[in-house]
Amino acid sequence: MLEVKEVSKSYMKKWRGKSGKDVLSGITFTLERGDCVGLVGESGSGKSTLSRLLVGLEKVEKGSIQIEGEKVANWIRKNKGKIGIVFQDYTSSANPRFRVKEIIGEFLQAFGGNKALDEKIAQLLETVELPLSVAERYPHELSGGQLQRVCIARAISTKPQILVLDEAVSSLDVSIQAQILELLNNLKKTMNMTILFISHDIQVVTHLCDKIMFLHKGKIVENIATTKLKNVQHPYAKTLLGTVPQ
Ligand SMILES: Nc1ncnc2c1ncn2[C@@H]1O[C@H](COP(=O)(O)OP(=O)(O)OP(=O)(O)O)[C@@H](O)[C@H]1O
Repeated sequence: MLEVKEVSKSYMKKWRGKSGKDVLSGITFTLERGDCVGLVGESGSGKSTLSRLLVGLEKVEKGSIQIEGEKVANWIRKNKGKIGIVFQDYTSSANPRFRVKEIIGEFLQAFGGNKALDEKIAQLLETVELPLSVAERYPHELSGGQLQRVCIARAISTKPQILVLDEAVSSLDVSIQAQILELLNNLKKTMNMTILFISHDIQVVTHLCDKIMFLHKGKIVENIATTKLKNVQHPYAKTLLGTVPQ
C-alpha cells in the first residue's frame, strides 16, 4: 500500500563547494494494508523527518514515496483525511482556544461536512475511552493522557487508511503510556489501519508492532518481524535490544 524507495533527505544547502550530510539516506521499505510497523531510532536519527515526508509535510526530493501506486502528494490530495498523524507534543497540537468537541470536529468538518457532527464526536470520545463531559472542556482542563486521547480521536475521526504516530506516548508517564498503548492495540484490531509507530523506546515498540525497523544515522539497518528480534544482525539493533529486560 505504501512504498518508500531510496528516499534521501538533506536540509543543508551546498556551502563552500561541499553539500550537507544526508539526514536520511536510501530509505526503502513497504507497508501493507493493516500492517503495524515500528520505527525505532535514537534522537536525531531522522525519525520525525521521515514521518513528515510520509504525510506530505515535506517534499520528497530524492527517491520516491508512493501510496497505492501514486506519488504521496497526489494521493493525499485525492484522499483527504485518509492519512493521519499524532505528534508527541499534544499541547501544541491542540488549539488552546478550542473546546475538545471543536478539536475533534476540526478534521470531520474540513473533510466530511457537518452532518451528525455531535454524534460522531460522542462516538469518537467513546472509542478513545473518554467521558462525554470532556467535550465542553478546553485543553488546559485535561491531563496529558486525556489530551493525547483527544488528539488520537481527531486523527482517527476521518477513518484514515494510514496512521503515523510520532513519539505519541513518549511524553506520558509509564502507566498512562500503557493505557494509550492498550487503546492503540484495540484500534489496530478494529479499524484495519496501516500504522507506523515511531519511537526511541524499543520496549514500547515491541509491545504494539508486528514488525520493527531500526533507523541508525539516517539508514534503516534492520527490518524484522517482532517475533524474530533475536535474529537481528546489526550492532546498533543488538545494543538497543540489550537494554530491554528479558
Ligand atoms: N527543518 C529542519 N532544518 C534543518 N535541520 C533539520 C530540520 N529538521 C530536522 N533537522 C535535523 O535533521 C536531523 C534529524 O532530525 P529528526 O527530528 O528527524 O530526528 P529524530 O530522530 O526525530 O529526533 P528526536 O527523536 O530527537 O525527535 C537532526 O540533526 C536535526 O537537527
